[in-house]
Amino acid sequence: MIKVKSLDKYFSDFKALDNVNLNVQKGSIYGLVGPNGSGKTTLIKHLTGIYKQDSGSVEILGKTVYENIDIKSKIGYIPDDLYFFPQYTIKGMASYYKSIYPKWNEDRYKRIKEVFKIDENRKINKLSKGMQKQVSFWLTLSSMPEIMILDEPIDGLDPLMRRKVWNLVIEDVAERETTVLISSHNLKELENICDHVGIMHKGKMLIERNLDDLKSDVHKIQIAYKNDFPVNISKEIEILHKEKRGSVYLLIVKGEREKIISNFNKYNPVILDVLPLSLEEIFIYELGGAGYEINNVIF
Ligand SMILES: Nc1ncnc2c1ncn2[C@@H]1O[C@H](COP(=O)(O)OP(=O)(O)OP(=O)(O)O)[C@@H](O)[C@H]1O
Repeated sequence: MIKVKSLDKYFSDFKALDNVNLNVQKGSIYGLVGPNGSGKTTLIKHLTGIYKQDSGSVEILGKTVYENIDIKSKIGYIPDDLYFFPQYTIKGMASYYKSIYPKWNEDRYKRIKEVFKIDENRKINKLSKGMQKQVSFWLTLSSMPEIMILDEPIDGLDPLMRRKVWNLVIEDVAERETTVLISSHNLKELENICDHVGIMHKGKMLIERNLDDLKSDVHKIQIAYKNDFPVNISKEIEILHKEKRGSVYLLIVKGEREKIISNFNKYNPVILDVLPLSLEEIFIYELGGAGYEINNVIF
């Protein structure tokens, strides 16, 4: 559905995107994550046809996005910095959307109005930041996009609104197999709704994987031995992080769960717990492996 190959983008002589590949399947909810300045918004601006790449390709539904009005009309884009015409009311903006999105759905517009409960005669620029985000979801979902690209979509929304918005997105994916790409720093919420994640770092795509596979590949282990920690074990398994808390070691280990357990068991531990890692923890440790400064990050 969305396919980016070997994408490079320069701003003067600064390389903002470096050989980026991205693949999003139809009906998938894809979380694009990465530290500040890693290139997420720049990549998104290529997916929405705002930027033209210096090299590589950016395709949606098998077609180049840049200067392709037909493809752009299938994309619902909520940018980080929202823009509405000055002086427009919600109703006026809805009429404009209706004129440019051929699949505009009036019933849906009325139904979502009941979710957000904002007077459609109000001027959008006079609404609060969070309310403007709600309006943006309202209009985007009513235009029945095949692809939704959301850059920091829940920024500024209160916790209840965030739930409502996620429910609307999940419902849309379930009903219409919409393809969704979301960039967000809220990894806890992304973890609940995404099936795939791409982690960016310094303009590169560090990892792109199914979230369940990613989670089954990194583990948090609490372990204690009667005697010293068996140092040789690091030759057998990949330890990303190790720290001592009292007599117990906390380790972050990469690899197959069963293989890791059997390796640790060879040295007869008195405690061995294998715990799941959150997306936030995976993010931090994977970036740590890529040279990102993760010292002083305590869990
Ligand atoms: N128009 C531009 N001109 C020059 N440099 C730019 C421009 N847009 C982005 N950059 C640079 O490209 C890099 C990536 O920026 P981008 O906004 O894509 O990051 P991001 O991952 O979205 O960050 P954040 O999480 O902080 O929003 C940054 O170093 C930024 O300064």
